[in-house]
Amino acid sequence: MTMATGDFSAGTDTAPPLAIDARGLVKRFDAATAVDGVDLAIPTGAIYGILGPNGAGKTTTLRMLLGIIDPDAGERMVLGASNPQDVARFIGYLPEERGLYPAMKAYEAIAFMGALRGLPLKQGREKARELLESHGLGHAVERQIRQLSKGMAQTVQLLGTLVHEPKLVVLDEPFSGLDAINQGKLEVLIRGLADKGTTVIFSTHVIAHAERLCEGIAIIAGGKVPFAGRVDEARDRIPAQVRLETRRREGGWLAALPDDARRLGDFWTFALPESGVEPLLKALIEGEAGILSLSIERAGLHDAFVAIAGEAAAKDMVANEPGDTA
Ligand SMILES: Nc1ncnc2c1ncn2[C@@H]1O[C@H](COP(=O)(O)OP(=O)(O)OP(=O)(O)O)[C@@H](O)[C@H]1O
Repeated sequence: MTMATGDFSAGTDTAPPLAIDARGLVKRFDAATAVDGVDLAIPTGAIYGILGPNGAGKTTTLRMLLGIIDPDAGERMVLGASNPQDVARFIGYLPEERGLYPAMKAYEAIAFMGALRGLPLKQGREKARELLESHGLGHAVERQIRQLSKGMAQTVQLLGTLVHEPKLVVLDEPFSGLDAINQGKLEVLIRGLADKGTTVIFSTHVIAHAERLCEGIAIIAGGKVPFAGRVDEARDRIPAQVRLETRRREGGWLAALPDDARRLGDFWTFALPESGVEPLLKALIEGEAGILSLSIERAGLHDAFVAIAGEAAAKDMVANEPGDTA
């Protein structure tokens, strides 16, 4: 299998084919380059996050993957097809701009969206009722969209994205506009899709959603992708921090602490040495430092994002804001 940036199935010959294999995608609008050479390799069945600040190029990238717009340069294979339009009926897409016909009943709206992706209307209506029931909106089946709350309408649109049982679901900022409870429900729904083998790609500027949900992420800033790969790998770009508390404050063991060690109250903190913590532990024990506690804390994805994409890109990102309505 050929490898592209961010292919985190490297080393396994039995890995399923990639759901998305995009190379060198470029999109220009007038003089501005919105997407500037993006490679993405997204395994089948993954939950994959596209993380970036406003204007980074997330939507433009997704729209190229969906075949809504064509790249000026580069290639994309989507579910094995070089033209995404050929596999449109296997794809579900929730655009960033939400909107349904206000006069339609909820179940009709879902069936209509399914029909646009090739699902016969009769089947779509039946499935729509089931979906609404199973997502706690049984009471809203016959209600017009204009009679629903914003959160309910958004759920209806999401169900319309799923009604034809797509193999690939692309969600553009799906958490925006949802309250904390509905954000939690959406996380459960996304996990459920992945459990059934559906590939889910979503864009977000809220890092916590990606950190909780995704196996793989692409960090995008200024139209470029400085990182694509496993969330773990991104976090490992920053050394873990050691936090050490000792009974004795002085002693020869202090010499064993790394140069960057700083005392914060009762604790020492420093980056985990490349040699690991064992040689240090040995020195602390031999020097009778009296270890009271020692913990190793891996960097969070937000810190990794800052290290990879820079402070400027990170300033528009949200570390964790369950009630985010941006
Ligand atoms: N149709 C268009 N015509 C001109 N410029 C565009 C068009 N679509 C996007 N752009 C520009 O391309 C850049 C990337 O936009 P894009 O919508 O892809 O970013 P994004 O990461 O999705 O941001 P946001 O979260 O704010 O939607 C921006 O500078 C935007 O103004």
